[in-house]
Amino acid sequence: MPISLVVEDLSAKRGEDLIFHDISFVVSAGEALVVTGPNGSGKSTLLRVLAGLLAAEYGSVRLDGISFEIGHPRELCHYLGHRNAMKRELTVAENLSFWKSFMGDSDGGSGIGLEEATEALGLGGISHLPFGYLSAGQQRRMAMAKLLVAYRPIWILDEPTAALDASADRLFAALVSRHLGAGGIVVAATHQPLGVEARELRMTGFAGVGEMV
Ligand SMILES: Nc1ncnc2c1ncn2[C@@H]1O[C@H](COP(=O)(O)OP(=O)(O)OP(=O)(O)O)[C@@H](O)[C@H]1O
Repeated sequence: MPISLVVEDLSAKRGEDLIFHDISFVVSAGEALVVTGPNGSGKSTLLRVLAGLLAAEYGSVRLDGISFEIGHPRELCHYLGHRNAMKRELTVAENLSFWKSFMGDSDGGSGIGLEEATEALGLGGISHLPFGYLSAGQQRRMAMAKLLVAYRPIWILDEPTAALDASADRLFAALVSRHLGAGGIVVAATHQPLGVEARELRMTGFAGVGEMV
């Protein structure tokens, strides 16, 4: 049975404030969900709850259709936040190598090699450079290579295409499309189109209920 990410009656707080409440949706294998809404409406908060980085106030996040034991759905998730989670003074290869061995592969797939991953992002040949030497767009591309070096069926992406140029946008859309084609799941907060067919969850903010459109 293909996997599904099932969210039921989810509410979350930041500090003392309830940011959203009663959000429910299902994203199944091969599907993408785009989370939209104005600044401060709770997109990042929702993604952090899905990725297990922030506790929900109420409600639940679970995975259906997996045939092995997991503690929390985060074990099957890649999370790409606003920051790239790379050490500036280490080379690109050292950063990616760290993530590859630290994360390992979850059941059901395997990550690709470092060089292959950087080639896939159109940046072959510069993995010997310190990450901090790269331009903002190159850094974002390299952070995306992390999605490829360790296998996770679920990609949780916060503003993935910020700083990307048009050609990187297309590369990224192709990666997402391939991931979905292989039965993966993508949930992305973005102000720009993802470049693939996706359902939309529009966050309204001020403790509003997210609305599927
Ligand atoms: N650590 C925190 N403590 C208190 N409030 C916070 C914290 N982090 C975020 N918030 C508040 O939670 C609300 C939702 O923030 P969030 O980052 O989820 O919004 P967003 O929709 O992702 O915004 P953007 O489009 O600007 O990235 C905002 O009002 C923000 O000020």
